[in-house]
Amino acid sequence: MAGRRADRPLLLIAAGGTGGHMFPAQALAEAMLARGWRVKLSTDARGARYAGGFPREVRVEQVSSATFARGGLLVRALAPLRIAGGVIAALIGQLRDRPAVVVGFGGYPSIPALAAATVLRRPRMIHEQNGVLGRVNQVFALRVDAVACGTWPTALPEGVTGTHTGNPVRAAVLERSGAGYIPPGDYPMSLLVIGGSQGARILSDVVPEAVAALPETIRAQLRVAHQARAEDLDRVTAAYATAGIRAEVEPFFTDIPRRLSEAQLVVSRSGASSVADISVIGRPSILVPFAAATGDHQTANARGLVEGEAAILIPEEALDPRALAAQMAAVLGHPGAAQAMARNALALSRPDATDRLVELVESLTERVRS
Ligand SMILES: CC(=O)N[C@H]1[C@@H](OP(=O)(O)OP(=O)(O)OC[C@H]2O[C@@H](n3ccc(=O)[nH]c3=O)[C@H](O)[C@@H]2O)O[C@H](CO)[C@@H](O)[C@@H]1O
Repeated sequence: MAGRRADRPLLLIAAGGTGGHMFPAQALAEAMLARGWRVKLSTDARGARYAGGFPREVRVEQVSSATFARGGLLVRALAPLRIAGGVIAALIGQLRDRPAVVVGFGGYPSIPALAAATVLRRPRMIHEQNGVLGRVNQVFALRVDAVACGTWPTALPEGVTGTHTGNPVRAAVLERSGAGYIPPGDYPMSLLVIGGSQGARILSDVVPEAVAALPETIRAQLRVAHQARAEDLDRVTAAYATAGIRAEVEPFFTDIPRRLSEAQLVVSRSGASSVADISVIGRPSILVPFAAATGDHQTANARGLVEGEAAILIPEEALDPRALAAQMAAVLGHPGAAQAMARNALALSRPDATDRLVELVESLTERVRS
């Protein structure tokens, strides 16, 4: 799409706070810029820290917003004022900029832009990464023109129809989509253990002991890569060493796409991006949802892969070394079953999530024109 700057449609993205909201927002921003749109990002000071990852052409606007869910009495009491201030600024901004579409990716910093777009009746949509709507998306689901779902199925309020777009994944993950899977066998095998972006203590408590309890035929061939919190590194490393198991233990693997593609089995939390990465590359997994996640959304995130026989779910309360060892053996001791899980995971993936989001954004402008 050529044209003078002012002729090009403007996409206003509203997203807040954490990587979970900002990474899919960034993927959409990059794709829309490539299609000749202008893009503006509305976020708060916390979100602005992630804005460095966005292309330089994206204008970043910091808004005033607040949550009622955290903070002391005074902070909560002032929340309505902070939100009202943000909404007024957003109304003025949208009257001036006339965005063609406003897209919210969740998080309370997305409130002002979505509220202003609702008042001004601008084309608007939300993207929810998890299988349960976050608090802000819950409020706006009934007030937007489209609800894009990263996870399928997503629990939606009555009367709301969602579109399954999927969650955008990194280019390095996409490059390995469908990379051939080597089923487990009588040769070196890789087990990858990941606990979201922070690492998960419960996996550090249970996985080393579970690996030690595996039948000797499997254990002797196993190489483990285990992401652990910084404070757990030493004890996890020692636990594997004591059991005579070869393991790399790191606080964060920067080469997860490669490690996923080389894994015979993944043991993981079911954060939205982890599930999307596992599915796009197509690997069997054992998922342990974070029980304290809002609305138990990690259980919902795992549902599609579990029902599609691509993953095994172990709730936190049922996770112990014996139970985990039994499930690991069920995959690593049965190449045919492992291969089928890998195939099912890939079949359920949405490697074209960004394209689907782009289509939805453009369909909104067309709907408004016609
Ligand atoms: C604890 C918590 O509330 N987590 C939430 C947070 O996810 P959180 O950011 O913890 O986890 P996600 O699974 O969404 O993303 C983790 C990402 O980090 C990658 N990775 C992981 C380990 C590693 O060593 N290297 C690496 O690159 C994974 O492959 C994945 O791409 O936001 C998500 C999206 O709203 C939610 O679904 C999660 O429930």
